[in-house]
Amino acid sequence: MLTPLEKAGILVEALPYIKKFYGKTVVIKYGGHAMINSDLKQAVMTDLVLMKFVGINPVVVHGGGPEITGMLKRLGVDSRFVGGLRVTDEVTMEVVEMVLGKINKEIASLINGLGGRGVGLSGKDANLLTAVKKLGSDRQDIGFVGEVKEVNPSLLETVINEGYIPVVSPVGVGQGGQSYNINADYAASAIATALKADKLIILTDVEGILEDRNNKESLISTVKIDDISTLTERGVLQGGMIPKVECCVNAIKGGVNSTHILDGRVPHSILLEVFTDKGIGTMVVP
Ligand SMILES: Nc1ncnc2c1ncn2[C@@H]1O[C@H](COP(=O)(O)OP(=O)(O)O)[C@@H](O)[C@H]1O
Ligand SMILES: CC(=O)N[C@@H](CCC(=O)OP(=O)(O)O)C(=O)O
Repeated sequence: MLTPLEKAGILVEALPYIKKFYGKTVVIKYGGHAMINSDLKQAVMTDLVLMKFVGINPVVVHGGGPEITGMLKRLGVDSRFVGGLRVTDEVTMEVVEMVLGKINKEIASLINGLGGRGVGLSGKDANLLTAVKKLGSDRQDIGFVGEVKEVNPSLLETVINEGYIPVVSPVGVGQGGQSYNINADYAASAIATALKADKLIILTDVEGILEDRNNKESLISTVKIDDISTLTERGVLQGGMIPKVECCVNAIKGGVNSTHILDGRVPHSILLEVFTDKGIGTMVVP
């Protein structure tokens, strides 16, 4: 955790950034692996409340993959993934909705406990995220996994303008009110694009994109979207990092100015990224 003096130092350094980003929207994807420790959760929420206080508009889109897997295990249900997406039958969908709903309200309450005004929503509220069925990587049926069809940002815009910090769970709604389980990275990217956000920040459990996954010092600080295909061809990007980078590229192509993959295990990583010259993770730029 930062000492009060360190925080004050960051605030002084932050002034030009506060001016630069005043009134802008920043979408934060808060991932399951980055939300396990309660001190870290508190630090992330403090950063969001501070951002809102100085006139920048954070929007949280959260995951909860590890918690969903944990609850399914308690119920005796095994989790299966195809290309990083959870195979979602009817019972799994029910559990996904319940677990994400609980996490959603917990995040909103944490924000409220710190003096912010958090409001928890799911993609089903006011058709915020409409979805269609998504097939697996080999075009197989993976159940009620959704692909974002459309984002209807007007509810978000209203609550943002009223001074709230929206917290969105990645459950979409399809035809006939069917719930769909949407990967939170994709939901965050689609929401950032629809809101014409200035930044998309993806918090995860690693320093950023590493040239060599076994060497923390090999962090790639900035990468242009045209250079991503070379990283993929060289096998640098693997597993869960592939959809994250894809989401960054989609958001940039959709008009978001910059996207960042940050280590959610570092206290105040959002503050350090947005409000200082240092920039601690990987920035993906046009
Ligand atoms: N080049 C890379 N640099 C860093 N991490 C990578 C890279 N390629 C693959 N990864 C993996 O991607 C993981 C992050 O994705 P994921 O586990 O899906 O995160 P989250 O749970 O936060 O959504 C890292 O923990 C790491 O194992
Ligand atoms: C379709 C799909 O895989 N959905 C995810 C939704 C939660 C999520 O994305 O959580 P993280 O960001 O913590 O991984 C799941 O069921 O785990």
